[in-house]
Parts: sequence; structure tokens; C-alpha cells
Amino acid sequence: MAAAAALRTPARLGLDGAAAGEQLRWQRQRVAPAPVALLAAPCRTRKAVRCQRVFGAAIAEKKYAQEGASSGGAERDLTVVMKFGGSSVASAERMQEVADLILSFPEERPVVVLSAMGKTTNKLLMAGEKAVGCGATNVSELDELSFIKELHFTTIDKLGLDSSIVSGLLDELEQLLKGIAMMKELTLRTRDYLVSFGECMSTRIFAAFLNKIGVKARQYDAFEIGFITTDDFTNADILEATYPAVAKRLHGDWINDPAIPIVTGFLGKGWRSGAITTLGRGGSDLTATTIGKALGLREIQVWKDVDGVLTCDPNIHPKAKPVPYLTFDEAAELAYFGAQVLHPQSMRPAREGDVPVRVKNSYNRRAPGTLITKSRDMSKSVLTSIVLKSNVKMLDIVSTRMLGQYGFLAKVFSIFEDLGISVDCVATSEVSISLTLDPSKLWSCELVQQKNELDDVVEELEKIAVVHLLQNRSIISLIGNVQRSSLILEKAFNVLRRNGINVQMISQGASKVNISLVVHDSEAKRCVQALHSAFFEDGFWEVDKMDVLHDDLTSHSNSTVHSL
Ligand SMILES: Nc1ncnc2c1ncn2[C@@H]1O[C@H](COP(=O)(O)OP(=O)(O)O)[C@@H](O)[C@H]1O
Ligand SMILES: N[C@@H](CC(=O)OP(=O)(O)O)C(=O)O
Repeated sequence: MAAAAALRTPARLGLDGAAAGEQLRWQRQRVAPAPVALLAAPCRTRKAVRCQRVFGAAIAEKKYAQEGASSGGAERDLTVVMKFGGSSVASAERMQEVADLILSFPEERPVVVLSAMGKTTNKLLMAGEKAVGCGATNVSELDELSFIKELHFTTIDKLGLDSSIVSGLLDELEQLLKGIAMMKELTLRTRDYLVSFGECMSTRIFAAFLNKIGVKARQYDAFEIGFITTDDFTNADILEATYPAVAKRLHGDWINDPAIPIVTGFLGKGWRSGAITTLGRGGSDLTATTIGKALGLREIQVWKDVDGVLTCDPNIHPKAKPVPYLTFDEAAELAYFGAQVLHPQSMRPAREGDVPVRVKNSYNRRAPGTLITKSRDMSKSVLTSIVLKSNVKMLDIVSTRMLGQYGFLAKVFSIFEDLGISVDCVATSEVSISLTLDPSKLWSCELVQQKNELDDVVEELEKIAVVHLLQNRSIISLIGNVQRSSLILEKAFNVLRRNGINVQMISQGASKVNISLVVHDSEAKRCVQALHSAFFEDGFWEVDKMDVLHDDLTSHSNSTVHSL
């Protein structure tokens, strides 16, 4: 542990040696801020914003300038992070909408984090895969490259910007794809460099647009401002030195020359390699919470295309509804167990910095969204959300030794540790273990490597146990108040029995917010739909009603089971 911590010191990262002390200095500055003469664009009043919407940018700008000058120009720190995902900035119209949204909160001084436009990341990855086999001369004809060019040039055109903002990057992208075609190889490191073009372009376009409409903005590439990560390409972890470095850069620039920072989500810089890394799919959420913690901001807002965190994936059940409050623990568990709405690691910095996270809908600003905080009133809470993680691999491991043989569990887990494979859910007895493997760990590997990795585990385990590898399983996680786990399980199993669904494993984590059930992939969606209907669509989820039912159950056990 000590060695690992030492490796993460700013000096070893090649950062400014004073970076750690900088955090403290900066915190002191926040307590007694130095006066700064300029009033930044985002400090402007509601009236001016309305004016901009009605009369256009030039008039609004004049009005802002007058109000700024008369305000005395006292320094005001950055207040919130606003992160907009790909769906929120998918087109020129969406970018205009997002600009309008930001300006509709004139009391905020936001740091803006953007993802790549729409499906750009997927298109880049697809272009890279195709380039491996298409030959350098055919790269220019790749559909995905044409799509990306068209999307970005059209957006620039519609926003009235200069194409030079992205033309250099698009040329570089084409060169990179030709390089991949020549090498006939797409390494994980190259993959990260490849997808970085998406966020590098969206942020440049958006910053230029804000400047054009008279709102001062400054674009930042995260990998240039102190986002230091491990060198785990495609799935890198943020290192501690990131916080003081990012705070120093963003805060310093803001103090010297206030302008809304527009930061690339999802990207970092590997501390050994110095190469661009990515934080895993959906990693812009993590960029946002990292900035929120680094700057000690009041709130982190993640703007999505849904009304907040929902009771289940709306693609599985259209009646999914928003969850108004969550704790960091609940949100982390929900994200880790597969709810695509939040990046699995994104709650960590928010929890460490105790900065509330608000999940909002950029297509429906008035919706209250979901507020995620350290704690909340759980007295009325039973089940919060149902999450599905599909295509999971499960291992049944039965010891070949007699009962009473100690050290079996330790041996099994040391094999996983040696091979660097993480485990999701576990159920054990003295001589047998059932467990599921964390697919995110496996996703980062090439297909061939995946196979070898599992072969190795099975081979090692077979030295001490009989092992069955079961594919195509799903984990259904019931996130909720585990103080009421008996009630949740009672109802859940009743629903499953009525629907003829066989549960193959059950696990309740020490986190106390999650009960996981493993079922076959083919039954999983139906299972989530049935559970959702039972828990969220008939009012049973309200705690008082659940209590009545529970009392009923305990007094007439057999007859009441059927009415559940
Ligand atoms: N429990 C859930 N609550 C809300 N959205 C969910 C949930 N599970 C899956 N989703 C999906 O997550 C999507 C939002 O996440 P994402 O696509 O990463 O947003 P963005 O790109 O805007 O950051 C939604 O459109 C929805 O389809
Ligand atoms: N563009 C990256 C990072 C990201 O966070 O995207 P989004 O916010 O659209 O999920 C991805 O698609 O994974």
C-alpha cells in the first residue's frame, strides 16, 4: 500500500512539485478571496439572459457589459459543474439549447464538461475496427469517417463558426486511421487516442459558439490540465495528483481571466506513458465529479436525456419513473451493477468531496431530476431501483475435499487475485462457491485474451475443485433499503415464482443497499418487467402499505402469499 501511495506522489508524476500544497493554498484563497476586477460572463443576470434570447446576442452582450461594469466586479468563484452527455450535444440545435440552458442559470458560474457529439465515440471505434482491415487507400471512403466529418462540419456551419475549428483535428484523425490501416492493428492505446477526437471536437465547437454569442468561454483538453491516470488504456483510473493539479489550473485561469471552462470529458493522460487515456465508456460523468471534488464546488450536475435516475432502464420498461433522492452508496451500487445512466466510478470523488450530484434532463429542464447526497431519509424507502447486467459469466466451484477443510475460500480467491480478475457477486457454503465475474474487467481485453484468462482461472481452480463455467447469465440488482430485505425478498420471490423464473444464485452485499439475483439471460428482461410492475406500478412500494402486507403475511402466511 505504502509503495502504491508513493508512486502516486506529484513528483513521480512529473507534475509541479507544489501541486499538493496548492490544494491547501487554494482552499485558503476560497475562504478569503482576492478581489478581481472582471465580472465573468456567467455572472450575468436573468434579465440579461432573457434579453439575449429575445433580442439576440449583440444586444444581450451590450446589456451584460453595462451590468457587469456597474456591479463593481467583485470576484466570485466557480460554483457548479454542468456535464452534458453525447445525447445533450448531438447537433447544432442541441448545442444552442445547451448554451441557452447554461445561460438560464445566471447565478451559477459553471465548469462545463462535454462528451462527444451523439454517437461519435461509437463511430470512431467502428472506423478504427474497419481501418484495420480496409487498406490505407480506402480509409477516406469509410462511412464512419464521412459521418463524423459531416456531423461536425454541418454543426459548425449551422452555428455560424469557422470550419478551421475542427478541420485540423479531422485531418489528424484521417491520418491516424491510415496509420491503423497500414499497421493492420488497433491497440488499446491507439483506441484511446482515436476516441479522444470526439470530445476534443465537441468542446472546441461549443466554446467557439459561446464566444460567438458573447459569452466568454475557454476550451480545455483534460489531458493537458492535470487529469493524470493509470496507464490502463480504455479503462484508466484517476490518480490523486489530479485533484490539486486540476484545481490549480482551472481556478488559476478563472482568477486571472474569467471565462467559462469547457472541458473534454472522458479523457486523461497516463502517468507513465504520457499518452491519452480514457476513463471507460460513459467516463465524462467521472470527469465531472473529479472537477467537482477538485474545486470543492457546491454541486455537480449531470445533464442526460432522461428525467434523472429511473426505477429501471426505460428501454426495458417504459413505465420506469424518476427516483427523487439517492445516497452516493445507492447510486454507486446502481451504476456498478449496470445502470448505464451513471459511470460506475463516478460517485467516488463526489462522495469523498461530499459534493451533491444532481441528475437532470437537458430535454426537460423543469423535471426535478435526482439528487444524490451522502445520506437521506430511508424511513419510507423500500425498493429504489432495479438494475440489470446481462451477459455475465458465472462459476460454480465445489471443493473436492471433505467438509471441514479450512482455507478453501482463501485458495479460491487467491487464484482470482493472482490472475487479476474481479468478482461481482458471491454466494458461499463451507465447500462450494458460486460467483459472477465482473464483465468490465473482461471487456477491456481482446476476445482471445478473454478466453485465455477464463481458461487459466478454470485450470487453476480445477486443482482444488470441480468447476462449472456458466455463460449467458444476468444479474438483477434490487437497490433499496436492505433494512427491509425480508420484505423485498418475500415480494420478489413471489413475483418470480408466479412468472416461473428460476433464480440461480442470490447475494446480499455488505453495502446493505443491494440484493442481487442471478437468472438466465433469456429470462432477465421479463423478470425485471415483472418485478418493476409489482414494486413500482401498483403502489405496493410505499412503505406503509408494505408494512400492512407484511403484518398480513405473518398472521395468515399461506393465504396472503397469493395476494402479493
Ligand atoms: N436506471 C436508469 N435510469 C435512467 N436511465 C437509465 C437507467 N438505466 C439505463 N438508462 C439509460 O441511460 C441513458 C442515459 O445515459 P447516457 O446515455 O450515458 O447519457 P449521456 O450520454 O447523456 O450521458 C438513458 O437514455 C437510458 O436509456
Ligand atoms: N463519449 C464517451 C464518454 C461519455 O461519457 O459519453 P456519454 O456522456 O455520452 O455517455 C462515451 O461515449 O463513452
